[in-house]
Amino acid sequence: MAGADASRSIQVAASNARFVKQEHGWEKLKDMLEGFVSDSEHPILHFDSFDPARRDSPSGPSEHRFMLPHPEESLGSVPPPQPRDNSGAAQRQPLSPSRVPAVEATFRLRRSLVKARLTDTGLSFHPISSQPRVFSSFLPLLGNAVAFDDILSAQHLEHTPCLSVACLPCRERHHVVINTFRRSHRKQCLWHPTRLLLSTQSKDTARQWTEKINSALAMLSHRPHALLVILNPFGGARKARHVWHRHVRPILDTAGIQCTVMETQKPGHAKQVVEKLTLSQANSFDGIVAVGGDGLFQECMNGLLALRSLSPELAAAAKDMRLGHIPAGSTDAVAYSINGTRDEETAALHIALGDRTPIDIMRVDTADGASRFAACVASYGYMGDLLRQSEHWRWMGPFRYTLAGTMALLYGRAYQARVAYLPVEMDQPSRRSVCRSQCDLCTPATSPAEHAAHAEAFLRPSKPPFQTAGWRSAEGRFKSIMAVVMPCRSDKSVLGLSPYSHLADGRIVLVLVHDCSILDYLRFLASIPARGIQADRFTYVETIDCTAVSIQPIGVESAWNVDGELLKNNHVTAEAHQALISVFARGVE
Ligand SMILES: Nc1ncnc2c1ncn2[C@@H]1O[C@H](COP(=O)(O)OP(=O)(O)OP(=O)(O)O)[C@@H](O)[C@H]1O
Repeated sequence: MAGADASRSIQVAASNARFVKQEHGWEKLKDMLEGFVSDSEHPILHFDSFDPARRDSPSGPSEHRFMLPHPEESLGSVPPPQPRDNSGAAQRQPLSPSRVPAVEATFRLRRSLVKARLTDTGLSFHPISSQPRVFSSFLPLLGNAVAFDDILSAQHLEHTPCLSVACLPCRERHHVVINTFRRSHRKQCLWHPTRLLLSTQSKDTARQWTEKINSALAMLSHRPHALLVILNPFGGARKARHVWHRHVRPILDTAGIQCTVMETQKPGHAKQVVEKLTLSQANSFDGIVAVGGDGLFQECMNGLLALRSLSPELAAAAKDMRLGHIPAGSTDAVAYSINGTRDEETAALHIALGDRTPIDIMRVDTADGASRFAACVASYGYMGDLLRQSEHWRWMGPFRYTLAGTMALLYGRAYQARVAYLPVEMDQPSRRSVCRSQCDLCTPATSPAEHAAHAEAFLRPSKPPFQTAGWRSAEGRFKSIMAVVMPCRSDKSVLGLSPYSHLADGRIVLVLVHDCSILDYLRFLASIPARGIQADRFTYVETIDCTAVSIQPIGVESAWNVDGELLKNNHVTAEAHQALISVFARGVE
């Protein structure tokens, strides 16, 4: 807007204010101006005094004026930032106060002038002047503090204000841009990247704060610096490239993470790449990120565990590597179960912030000597038939699962099998607890020696049944047998296939669906989307908590569907390995 227009607008506003004051008094004028400040899209005016106590002062209301306080002026004490209450905090080292001395400065943050304080744990903001209403509206989803743990990076930005009425009196040309995230108020666990703009007139202040924040972030040892990103362009609806370039890469770039990206050329390619990493590569990558579906994640995970079995040096290097899952497949149960949402930006933020959550892995051995690792579920019967059929219809995309599932249901086959399992005793509340961030059941209290022994146990084949005491067995005809390791949440079942499975409690939930009519089986399937598998609702469904299982088919065989991959042999022994790998996640908040 031209300068003459702007000055006219200000004159009009001033004469209106005089009119309101004369007609309705100071209280009305105060309300009007507060409303203006909070409603304006680009508010820049700070009304110096709304303090009624000053009304009777000698200088009186006539002294009231629009002004901007100097950024450096001192305005009382500010509470320190609240420490974040999240999983993974155990790995985070609080920064020493001596390394990041507390500093304070005044900034304009959106609609308010705030006093910001930088301490050893993060930033806190405190409204100055009498604008609590305005202040409370500007950070509704962040609170009045941002911990370093929640900040991706900071940048110093210099700009020349435009000549709009809103910007005319603005003298703040320097900004500290804080790249962080906010939680969605509509959907649980959904995060959005966001920026806080702290504006000041002083170049030195902006530069000093940016440097201090970035040097504090550099001290966070859990943050990844280099990642190997493996992208399956043919997974799900073939949107992995778009997801990566549009939603994920910008977040990782903002956090300053170096990404080495490769696209898979064929099935099994991701596993090959990961298990062939050299020692120096394994040492240089902080993690491997799968951009695709669960199948791609399983490949990366199997490759990582294969790498850990090659040599003690590689095992040591690969043990510290975390896996990330950017959902871009058909089901994305891993990303959904570890993050509580299938959103790709949320998954990227967890990676960029260096979150860590251990997860259980199940080793599955077959009678032909082959083995593989599963993070979600191994199923025999209905789900095996479904996958076997859907593999022929891959060209259909995700719809192939619906069609193959309907066909398998209508055929209504049941399979004879001998089932053995090693049960774990659990009290009723634990059996029915939902796994959340910082879950009590998922923190194994083991000594370092026990942990080291446990960490290598996955290299040995799963224990054959009855080798140790406590095994039990059953024989019968089953529509479906499932060994579930994690809740397996998905769009089709928001609570998860197995809502009471945990991420790292070392437990397999064995689900036995005995032979039943097609209608009963349909009832069982229909109940899964709303509630997951609930054994007490059906007489023909049984759930058993165990640490190992062995399934021996008798007669006509179905197929094993292990995390979306078919096995060649159906005589299976499987064992859970507690907290075997870590993923970039915090669990469900
Ligand atoms: N370039 C490729 N061409 C064909 N198949 C591939 C390629 N890269 C990987 N694959 C295979 O595609 C399979 C499925 O991929 P992915 O898991 O990414 O998607 P999806 O199966 O659609 O999703 P979900 O597993 O979540 O249901 C993987 O098991 C992998 O072996």
